[in-house]
Amino acid sequence: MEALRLEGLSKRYGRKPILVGISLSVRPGEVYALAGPNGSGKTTLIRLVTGLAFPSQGRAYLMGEDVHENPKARRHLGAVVEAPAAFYPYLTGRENLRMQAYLAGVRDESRISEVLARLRLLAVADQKVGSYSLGQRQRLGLAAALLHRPKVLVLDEPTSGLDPEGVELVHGLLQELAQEGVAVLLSTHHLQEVSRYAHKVGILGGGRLLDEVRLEGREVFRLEAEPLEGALALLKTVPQVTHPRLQGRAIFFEGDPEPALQALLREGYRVKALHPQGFDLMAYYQERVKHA
Ligand SMILES: Nc1ncnc2c1ncn2[C@@H]1O[C@H](COP(=O)(O)OP(=O)(O)OP(=O)(O)O)[C@@H](O)[C@H]1O
Repeated sequence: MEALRLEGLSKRYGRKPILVGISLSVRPGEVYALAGPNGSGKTTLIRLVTGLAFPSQGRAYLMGEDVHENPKARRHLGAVVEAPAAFYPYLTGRENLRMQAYLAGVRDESRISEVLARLRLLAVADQKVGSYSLGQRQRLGLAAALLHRPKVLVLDEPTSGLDPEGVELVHGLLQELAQEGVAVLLSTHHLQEVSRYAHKVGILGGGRLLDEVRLEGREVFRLEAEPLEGALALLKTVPQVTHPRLQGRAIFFEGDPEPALQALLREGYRVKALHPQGFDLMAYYQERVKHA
């Protein structure tokens, strides 16, 4: 079963459509990154998923339960939407977590130390949150979201405001949580970093899900051929070739290179280079958003 499923989610503010018919799903153990230019609707989508906002149309399910019809569905959810999350500044980090644990029905005191350790906050755990840096408060927000061992974790730009060490810590943690079976949905502008471990990237543009890119086991081929435009048009007709696209002076495509090469040679194209290459999410994203 999918841990998180969105079916045709739409949101308008007044007459202005912000999101239109967004459908996606995240399975247990999967990391789904939402990317998109400023104002494309990432935060709005995350607020809908967490039940903080109501959709104009469509549904959001957590572990099969409708978030908006059944608020109890949120027991499956850990979320950090506002950054940094709100805490009582005159209480320590540990006291803040203790209070949140109590509200979430977590009675196990050792769980508090556990999440503090996972976010490398033990050294400041007994200091007042008012004295925390922005990055420390942000990490405390994530620690709080993990207290009740959620099955679904939803995070709006979890690494913004963190120093490089904090960024690595959070990415490593999300990867570990996914390996433990948690479904993770996060929004980000840092495609290079999430492409190391995200399973899927959803590209939002103009309120629509323009594309969903599966990153697992993706092999991309780089082709230099002449004439380039004609070669691209030809590759678009080869059934075993997927996602052919122009990047600079080369064509990138996925699928089977053998029939691609045969078709090019048969049609008299001059093939100067053809070799496999790692998938460049950033370049793909830029092309996708440009042509949206
Ligand atoms: N409460 C609101 N009332 C009216 N319009 C809103 C409201 N909240 C968001 N919007 C509009 O919705 C659009 C999407 O905003 P959103 O914050 O979801 O984008 P985003 O992709 O998260 O942007 P960023 O990358 O800058 O964080 C923007 O045009 C914004 O002005």
